[in-house]
Amino acid sequence: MNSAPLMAIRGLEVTFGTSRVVHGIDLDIAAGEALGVVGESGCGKSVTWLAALGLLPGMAATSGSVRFQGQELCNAPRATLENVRGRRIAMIFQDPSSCLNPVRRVGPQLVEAVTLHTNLRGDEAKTEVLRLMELVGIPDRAARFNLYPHEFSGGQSQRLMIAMALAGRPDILVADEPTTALDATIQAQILDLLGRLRRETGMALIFISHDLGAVSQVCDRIAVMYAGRVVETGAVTEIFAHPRHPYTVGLLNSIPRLDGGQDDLLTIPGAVPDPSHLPPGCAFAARCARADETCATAIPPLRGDGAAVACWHAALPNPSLREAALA
Ligand SMILES: Nc1ncnc2c1ncn2[C@@H]1O[C@H](COP(=O)(O)OP(=O)(O)OP(=O)(O)O)[C@@H](O)[C@H]1O
Repeated sequence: MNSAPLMAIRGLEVTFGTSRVVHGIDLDIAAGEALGVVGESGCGKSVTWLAALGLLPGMAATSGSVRFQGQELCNAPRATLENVRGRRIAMIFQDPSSCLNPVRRVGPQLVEAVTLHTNLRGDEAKTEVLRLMELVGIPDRAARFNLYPHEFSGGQSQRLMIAMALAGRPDILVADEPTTALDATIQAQILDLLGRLRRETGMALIFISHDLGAVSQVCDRIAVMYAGRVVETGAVTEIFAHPRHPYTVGLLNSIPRLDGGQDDLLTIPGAVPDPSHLPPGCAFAARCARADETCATAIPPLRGDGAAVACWHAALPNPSLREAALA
């Protein structure tokens, strides 16, 4: 990355009581890029981004650094976080009801979001809401302005939530499993929409999903997470063509292919370890056919520039790095 990143996460750790669930995440987000964060359930995808935005409950302890446009967000004062959230960085979730009040008409709720995050008021705010409804593909928007959330289908509700997230014209949209609850056709439409919005608005997109296939449709780059760590990062095309971490290979083997050229979908044996009882070495070792003594005893660091991998057996541009890292 040539210019300074829009967001730089360094050494981010999250602990709930005695259980550390995020173990030192380092990630850069460039302006306008789409980064997919993938991994099985429980590997720390959501917690990482909730921590970065200061949205975890008080019992969570967060440390490290999250710099957004040079401003530190990790453990920042509430006023700083409230100024950034919604306005500069917005987040959407799987369930639209988390952001839409079921007993209020949607138009006024969107106007409220626009008023909260911009200087627009009155008719100007309403015009902006109608623009946002058009942007996210809500047909007949003037009539729908006065409907209640339950009068919209699942896919349309998802579009409304995206419109609400765009109210502050954010620099980063964090989308946490936004299509998981939708059927395949609607899922494809929402993925298309996110890709188009990213291109049209120039915002960066963080797309969190357990579905590597969905992520590959909208993202330029992927960060694969396992047991609270990033285990591989790289361009989508590179990761699909040359996955280096055995876990990434497992995730790729479990994606159904449209051409049907795959006889069996392979599942990864075993399960994600309990974060409070991680093994001393590589957390994936117990599920990995290539694991040896080193893997069982030493945690592989994430190595590489741009494309990076945390595996003692992954091919490295310079093999002496393995020796150096083990020394
Ligand atoms: N409020 C909480 N209190 C205690 N532990 C939590 C809390 N929230 C999350 N965790 C734990 O943190 C770990 C990471 O959870 P996280 O939700 O980030 O996983 P994920 O990869 O996003 O999974 P999913 O795809 O299921 O959302 C899990 O072990 C989870 O049980």
